[in-house]
Amino acid sequence: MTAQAIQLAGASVTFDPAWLGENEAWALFEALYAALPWERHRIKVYGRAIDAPRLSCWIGDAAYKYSGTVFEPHPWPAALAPVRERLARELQGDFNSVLANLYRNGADRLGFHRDSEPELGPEPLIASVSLGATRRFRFRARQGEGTLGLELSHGSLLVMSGATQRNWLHAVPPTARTVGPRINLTFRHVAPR
Ligand SMILES: O=C(O)CCC(=O)C(=O)O
Ligand SMILES: [Fe+2]
Repeated sequence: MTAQAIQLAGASVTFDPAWLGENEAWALFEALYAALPWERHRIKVYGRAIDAPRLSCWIGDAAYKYSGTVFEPHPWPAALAPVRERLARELQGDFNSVLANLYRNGADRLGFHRDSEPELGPEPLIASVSLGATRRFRFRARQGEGTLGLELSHGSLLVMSGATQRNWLHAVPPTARTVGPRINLTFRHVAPR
């Protein structure tokens, strides 16, 4: 499969629904599901600390501030090395960090936000790999009315770059459908402090 451009004003987004093959994607899912030290992060929502409604694991070379909390990253698991290398090659990105999220069921979710921490720079390149259950991903314009939904399928790759974070919010809403677990990996470049 090849990546298609997603038409979104003031954004640069591409989507490849089958970036990883079915079997390769399941092997990665299994390895990460079992091996990552999944944690329930405390995040700030409108200034209030709450338990995130999903499990997460921060992997990388440098400490990272996310939703007002500084996370010490976990080391890279072996299973991620080939993915990191392929992304670096295909996207010319120096990905030194990954935020892994585990959505255990349809109730686990991620509210509208931007990946706009200063450490990511003004126009971050973010490569998002999805494994397991398909979940709907939503974009919402920061100003005006625009919205867009994308089904992030098993093995898909969503790439956000350029002005995307400046002009758009994104979210993974909960669903009432019965869905199995989903792992999402967002590869980023975090500038050292
Ligand atoms: O799970 C997803 O597809 C999105 C993850 C995300 O937006 C994030 O980790 O910042
Ligand atoms: Fe995000």
